Amino acid sequence: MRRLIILGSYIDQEAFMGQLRKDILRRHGLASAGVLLFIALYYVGYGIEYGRAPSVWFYLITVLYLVGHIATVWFIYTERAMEGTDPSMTLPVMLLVILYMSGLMMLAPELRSIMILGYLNIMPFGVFRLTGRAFVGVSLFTIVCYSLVIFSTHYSASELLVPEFEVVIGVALMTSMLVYAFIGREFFILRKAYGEKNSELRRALARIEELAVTDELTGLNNRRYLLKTLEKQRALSIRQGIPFVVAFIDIDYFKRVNDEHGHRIGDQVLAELAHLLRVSVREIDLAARYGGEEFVLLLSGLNLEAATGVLERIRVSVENHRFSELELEQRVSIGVAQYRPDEASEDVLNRADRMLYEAKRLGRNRITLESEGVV
Ligand SMILES: Nc1nc2c(ncn2[C@@H]2O[C@H](COP(=O)(O)OP(=O)(O)OP(=O)(O)O)[C@@H](O)[C@H]2O)c(=O)[nH]1
Repeated sequence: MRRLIILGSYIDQEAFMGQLRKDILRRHGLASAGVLLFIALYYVGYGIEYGRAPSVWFYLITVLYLVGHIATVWFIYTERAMEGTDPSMTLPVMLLVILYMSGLMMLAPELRSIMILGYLNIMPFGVFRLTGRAFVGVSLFTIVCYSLVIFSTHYSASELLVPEFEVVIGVALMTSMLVYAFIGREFFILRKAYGEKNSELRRALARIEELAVTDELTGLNNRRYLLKTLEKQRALSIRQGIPFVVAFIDIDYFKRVNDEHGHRIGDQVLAELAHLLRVSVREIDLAARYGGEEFVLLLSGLNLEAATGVLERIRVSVENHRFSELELEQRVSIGVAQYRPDEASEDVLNRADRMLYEAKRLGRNRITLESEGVV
């Protein structure tokens, strides 16, 4: 019988998180670049003698803003933010930028009509992350901050306030914020629907993945999963020197069960044997259906001698078990091989398989271990 070895692929969770972190940090870089532009504008205003000289307050709020933004980036970089509900820290950064822009407008009221664009620039960042409610909240927060700017300007540079003009700007800002809040809410609804579809797909994919590695009749893992696990076990053995043993288990004269009692009873026997195997091994071991009436056990951390004790118990428990409603007696033959450093996974499987044929040849209902002489 020719056996096809298919090794499964692994989803690289670390690479996915790394990419996500990179995307988030890129967006923060963009936001910072926008803020730097307004800081530059402040200096330009001062340079052309239109704005005011950077004061202690200017340096203070700039340092506070930078510390706040660097802290959030550090949170993202160290993946602490990933544990929370807002891994991109969008809301705190938006509030921080709005506060900072408001501060700049208070310190240089002459530049207010340009700085106000900072409010508008930051809003699109929320489209990707904020809930509809948070978006409305940010819009209201912006309007309150701008009102404080006007209030402060009234005391610091009232000559710059032209009531009719302020009303027009105020209405334009409010309208823009309302539009953003509306768009943000629409995006949130879309993202929610998309997220739900995504979770549905992920659940379906997990189910498909489970089915792809599960044997339908016995509920044990199938050959595909066994081969994947064998590869991992092999890596552990090579890197950490953990030994492991492979055992092929085959029901003796199983064809007779089918011939004499039909396939339904044959299926019941297979399912009951699978259950016996599953409960006989530890969590770190694996019981899999290799195909037909052949099963494979991967016994981790054991050498041939220790594995023989486990397998002998299994052989005896099969002997003592009465299978199906017909209370049939069954026997199994077992071929065992221990993994040798640096050999391929197929090699240890093939050697255990050869030992199984040896057990059959020697009269069945027995365990055959590989020994230097036999292999
Ligand atoms: N009921 C049932 N039978 C199966 C299934 N898969 C394989 N078989 C049967 O298992 C039997 C295997 O028979 P053989 O390979 O001749 O081996 P055997 O009769 O067990 O004899 P030895 O292995 O030499 O002791 C065949 O009759 C297959 O039809 C299954 O899923 N359900």
